[in-house]
Amino acid sequence: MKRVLFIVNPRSGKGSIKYHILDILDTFSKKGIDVTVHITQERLDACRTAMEEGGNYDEIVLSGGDGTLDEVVSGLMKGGHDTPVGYIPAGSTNDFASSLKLPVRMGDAAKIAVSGASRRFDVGAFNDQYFIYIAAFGLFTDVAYQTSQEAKNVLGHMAYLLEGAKRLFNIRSYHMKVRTKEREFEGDFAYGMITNSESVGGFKKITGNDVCLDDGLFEVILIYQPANVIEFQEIITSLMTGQLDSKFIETFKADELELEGTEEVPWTLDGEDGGTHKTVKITNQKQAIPIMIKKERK
Ligand SMILES: Nc1ncnc2c1ncn2[C@@H]1O[C@H](COP(=O)(O)OP(=O)(O)OP(=O)(O)O)[C@@H](O)[C@H]1O
Repeated sequence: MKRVLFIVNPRSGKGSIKYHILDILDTFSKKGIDVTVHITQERLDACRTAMEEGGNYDEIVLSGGDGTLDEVVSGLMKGGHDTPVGYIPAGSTNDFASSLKLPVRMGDAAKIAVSGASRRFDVGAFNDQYFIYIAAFGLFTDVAYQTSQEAKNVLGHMAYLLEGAKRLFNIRSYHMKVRTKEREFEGDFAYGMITNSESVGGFKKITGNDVCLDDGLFEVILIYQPANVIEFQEIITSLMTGQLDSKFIETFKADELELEGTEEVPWTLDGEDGGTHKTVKITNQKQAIPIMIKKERK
C-alpha cells in the first residue's frame, strides 16, 4: 500500500481547501492509498514536517501556495530525502504551479498528485537555504510577505500591485559585485531575480521564452537603478514586452553565481522572507527533486 503524507496549509489562498478536502481524501482512498494528514499550524511547520517525516513515506502531497511548496521542498532537501512531491495548488498566485502546467481545479490536481508522472526538476541552493522558483532582492520583493494574508485573499493580484505601486516613489538600489563562471561585473541594482519559472508574480513569460525547468540553469535578470521616471518606464516596458535587450538590464543564464553586496541586502525566496545577506552564493541543484505532473499523451 502506497503511504502518502498529505501536508495541508489551511491559510493558503482563500482557505478554499476546506471545501475540497473530503473529495481529495476520497480520491486517495479510491486509489488504495494509506494517507496521513498534517494540517500546518504555523510558518515553517511544513518545512520541519517534510524534513523529519519525508523519509517515512512513498510520497508527500501538499495543498498550499508557492510558500508551502517552498517549505516542503526545502524540508526534503535539508533532510536528504528523495521523496516525490504531489502538489495541489491552493495559493493566491501559484506561479510555479502554472510553470508545471498543473490544473486549477483541486480535484484534478489531486488525481495528478497521486497518479501522474514523476519528473525531476531543478532546485536552487541559496547559501544554506533552498528555493524552487525564485530568489529576488530589491524593488517589490518585500511586497509578497508584507502584503497581509487577508488583503491577498480579498484582492489577489491587486493586493500585490497596490502594495508595489506604493513603493514606486521609494526606489533604492544595492551596490553589488556579480560573479559567474563566465564573467564578473558590478553596479547599483534596483532589482534582481534568479529564477526557474515561466511565471513570476502572475506575469507569464517575464523570464523569457526558452525557460526549461530541468536544464540546471537559472534565468537571471538584474536591473540597474533608473535615474528618473522615464528610465523607470523604459525598464517596465522592456519587462512587460519581453524585450530585455536594454542598457538598464543584465540578463543571462547561469548554473551558479555569487552576489557580493556592500551592505546587508533583504532577499525573498519563493515569495517568502529569505533574510538579509551581504554575500550570497546561488547554485543550481540540477533535477534534485521529483514532482508529479500530468502524464504526457503518447
Ligand atoms: N496555520 C498557519 N497559520 C498561519 N500561517 C501559516 C499556517 N500554515 C502555514 N502558514 C504560512 O502561510 C504562508 C503562506 O502560504 P502560501 O505561500 O502557501 O500561500 P499563499 O501566500 O496564499 O500563496 P502564494 O504564495 O501562491 O500566493 C507561508 O509562509 C506558510 O508558512
